[in-house]
Amino acid sequence: MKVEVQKTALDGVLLVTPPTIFEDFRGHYIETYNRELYHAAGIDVDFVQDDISVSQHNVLRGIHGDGGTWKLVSCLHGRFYLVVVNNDPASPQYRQWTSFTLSDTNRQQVLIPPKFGNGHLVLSDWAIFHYKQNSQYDRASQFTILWNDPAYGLWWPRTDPILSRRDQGLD
Ligand SMILES: Cc1cn([C@H]2C[C@H](O)[C@@H](COP(=O)(O)OP(=O)(O)O[C@H]3O[C@@H](C)C(=O)[C@@H](O)[C@H]3O)O2)c(=O)[nH]c1=O
Repeated sequence: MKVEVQKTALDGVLLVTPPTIFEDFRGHYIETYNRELYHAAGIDVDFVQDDISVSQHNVLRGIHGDGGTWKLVSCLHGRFYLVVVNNDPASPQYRQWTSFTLSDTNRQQVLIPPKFGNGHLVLSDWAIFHYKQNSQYDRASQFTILWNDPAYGLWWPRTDPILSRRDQGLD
């Protein structure tokens, strides 16, 4: 068993295939994290918190991040479009972004380093967004990038997403 790791357009952002993706007449079995195998694949992050958000179709959450948090993102149910943005002014890839479609069919994961923002738009009726992170939640340390901020030029498959006040730039 092995964790497959692929580089992406953004340095440091990795597309990850978990070690076990099993299917039979009962359904599926997926090993979504295994400390030893992920460390062997170079993902030696000390994760301390797991979170899920459950969102309905057309909800767009994000784009959020901070200076110290690694995240390992999975889709537990449904399908969403995930955008990852380099938000490090010192990086040659500052403000570059890439996107992924994560689903309960492809079971892919994305590793997101500190100083990157992430946001996702739900494509299915509803979806469960799951992530592991290596820091405790601290709202005050987070940045927010608006989904339609022209400075980033992000592309989304919908033009009328459901947004929180924060993600509309109101909070
Ligand atoms: C993120 C987070 C929120 N909360 C609380 C705060 C608030 O009362 C409630 C809802 O939080 P928000 O509205 O900020 O949730 P949301 O807008 O979904 O924010 C999240 O966006 C995605 C894209 C991320 O990657 C996360 O890091 C996080 O920033 O949950 C925690 O207790 N712990 C946490 O780690």
